[in-house]
Amino acid sequence: MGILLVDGGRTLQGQVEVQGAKNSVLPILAATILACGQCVIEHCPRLRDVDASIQILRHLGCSAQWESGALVVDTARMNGCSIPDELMREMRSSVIFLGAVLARCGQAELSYPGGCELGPRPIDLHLTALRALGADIEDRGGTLRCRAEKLCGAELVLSLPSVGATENAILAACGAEGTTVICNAAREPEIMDLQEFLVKCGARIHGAGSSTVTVEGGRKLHGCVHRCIADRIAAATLLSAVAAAGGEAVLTGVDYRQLSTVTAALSEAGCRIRSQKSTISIVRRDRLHCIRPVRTAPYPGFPTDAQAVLMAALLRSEGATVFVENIFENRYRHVDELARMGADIRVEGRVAVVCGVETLHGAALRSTDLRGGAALCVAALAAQGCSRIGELQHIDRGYEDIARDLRALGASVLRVESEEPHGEENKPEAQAKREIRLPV
Ligand SMILES: CC(=O)N[C@H]1[C@@H](OP(=O)(O)OP(=O)(O)OC[C@H]2O[C@@H](n3ccc(=O)[nH]c3=O)[C@H](O)[C@@H]2O)O[C@H](CO)[C@@H](O)[C@@H]1O
Ligand SMILES: C=C(OP(=O)(O)O)C(=O)O
Repeated sequence: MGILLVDGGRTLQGQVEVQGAKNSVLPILAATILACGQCVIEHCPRLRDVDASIQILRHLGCSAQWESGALVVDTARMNGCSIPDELMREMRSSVIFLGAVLARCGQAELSYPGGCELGPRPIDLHLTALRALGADIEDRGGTLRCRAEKLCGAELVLSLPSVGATENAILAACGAEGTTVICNAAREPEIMDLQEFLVKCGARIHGAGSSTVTVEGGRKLHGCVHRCIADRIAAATLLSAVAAAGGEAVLTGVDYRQLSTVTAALSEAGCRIRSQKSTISIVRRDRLHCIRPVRTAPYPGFPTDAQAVLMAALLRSEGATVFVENIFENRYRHVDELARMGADIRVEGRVAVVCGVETLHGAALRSTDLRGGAALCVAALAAQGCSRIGELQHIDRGYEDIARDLRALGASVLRVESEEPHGEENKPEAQAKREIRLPV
């Protein structure tokens, strides 16, 4: 596994087209199972989690390959309904295959999903929804055995608007006889994208984007060509990078309305943001200042996935900003790493207080999770000197090529594959060897 070398302290300038959305394409790849045919997924980001989805699809007997930049999936010859533990553990979204496999095969066998460690991430709401549609689910020592001779539409009331449970319920409901109404559904744009994909495949669904989603199930679906929406969290990361380092940038191919809470926070901190339908431009000249408390919430609230990168952008701001993480219990694991660069952040439970400092310095850092890793990149751009960021497997789950995108903005970021034996990569001579290759 490689490391990222970031030479901080220079302002940014440039333009980037935002990658396709991880959280959109992953449920869509699970949904291809319902299409029983060929689906062409355009603007599909090349990520570790997408690779994991491809492996799952292939394990189930489907084909999936890259053709001219698109991912072409054919699920006509699917011949399996169980997913091994090692594939399930690769990512959180492996659990979304449950609803799709159950709807297509009437049975499914899999274990609990992996994904970022952000505190407990139960799947009780997923299972409750599937049971309400008629699935019989048994947990045998961590293996879920699911059967449903027939799924029947029902009214499902989610006790909280879980993104994954909403997606699983939609997929299972497509295979159920009759109408399913999902109340208190998550309203994330990625659920609208899933609906759009399924409707192109012939499904009857409406309401995604609101808290009531209605699925008229039992229809035979077919393949389609679909272009995934842009990744609003990757966009938030790039905006935060410019906010941290200063300079100006234009992001293209992104729907600014999906980023309104993030851009509002950056504007409040002193960035100048201009948005058109599919572009967002940002200018940051002067030192940022503290902002009102940032409270994460389900969409359309401030996204928990953008909490770490916004925090990184504010490390050198004037004054103190309070963050309240309301979605996950343990989503401040990046804080200790940021402290290595000189950041002043105090955490108590779900609250973190960022007291802006005058300067940050480069340091040897480890990604703790996907967005925590991205936050280290953002902070490193605002730090004096070189930072080394390791444990990139986390960042690779959700960013196509963060070094490429930051370089497009003029940042000095280089990915090198580790040549030194494990444990020796941080020694001064290994560091010097790598620093020589830093672009200037
Ligand atoms: C692949 C994907 O799309 N991941 C996103 C999805 O994750 P994910 O779908 O896992 O997130 P959920 O919306 O389900 O989780 C929100 C909250 O509900 C709780 N919960 C969830 C399900 C359940 O059965 N029981 C339960 O208690 C979770 O522990 C968490 O506290 O939404 C999160 C919240 O916006 C994002 O951070 C993730 O990037
Ligand atoms: C937490 C995230 O992803 P996942 O739900 O796939 O772990 C994320 O995208 O920030």
